[in-house]
Amino acid sequence: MSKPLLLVAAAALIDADGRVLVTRRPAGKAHAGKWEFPGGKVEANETPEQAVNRELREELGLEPCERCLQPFSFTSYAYDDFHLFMPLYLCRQWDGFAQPKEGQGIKWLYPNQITELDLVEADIELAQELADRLPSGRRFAV
Ligand SMILES: Nc1nc2c([nH]c(=O)n2[C@@H]2O[C@H](COP(=O)(O)OP(=O)(O)OP(=O)(O)O)[C@@H](O)[C@H]2O)c(=O)[nH]1
Repeated sequence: MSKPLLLVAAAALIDADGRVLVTRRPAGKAHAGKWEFPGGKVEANETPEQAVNRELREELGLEPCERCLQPFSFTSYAYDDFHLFMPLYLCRQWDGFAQPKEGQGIKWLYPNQITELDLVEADIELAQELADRLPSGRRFAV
């Protein structure tokens, strides 16, 4: 029997220092305690970009810039109960400071640190791709 296809959209927010925001799924949700990129399910009346921006507002209190979402990669991943299709965007511009609005943990980490986290399964390869394609660590000696 084929599994339902779930369209989710997520973003790697990158700060001026090259760190990326990751969030930890709160208790009570599927994959609780695992780390992922902010985002969520794409609703019937919206584009993936609108979904990312809505989720960034709802989950983190950020006001992103819709045109600033840059396609980076995607995952097409078979979980036991559904098949996930998830584009991952890069975003370097937004208004506000990230605050966990839904009980989730949040961390700003360099891409090579994200690969060390206990990530949701579908994000393991995406995190490796970020580490391979984005600079990691401080760019300037202190
Ligand atoms: N937001 C987000 N979800 C991801 C990522 N990777 C990944 O496998 N997922 C999965 O995509 C599914 C949908 O995410 P979601 O956050 O909107 O859904 P949810 O389970 O919280 O449901 P709900 O918002 O209806 O309560 C979840 O099963 C989640 O584990 C990711 O990087 N970001």
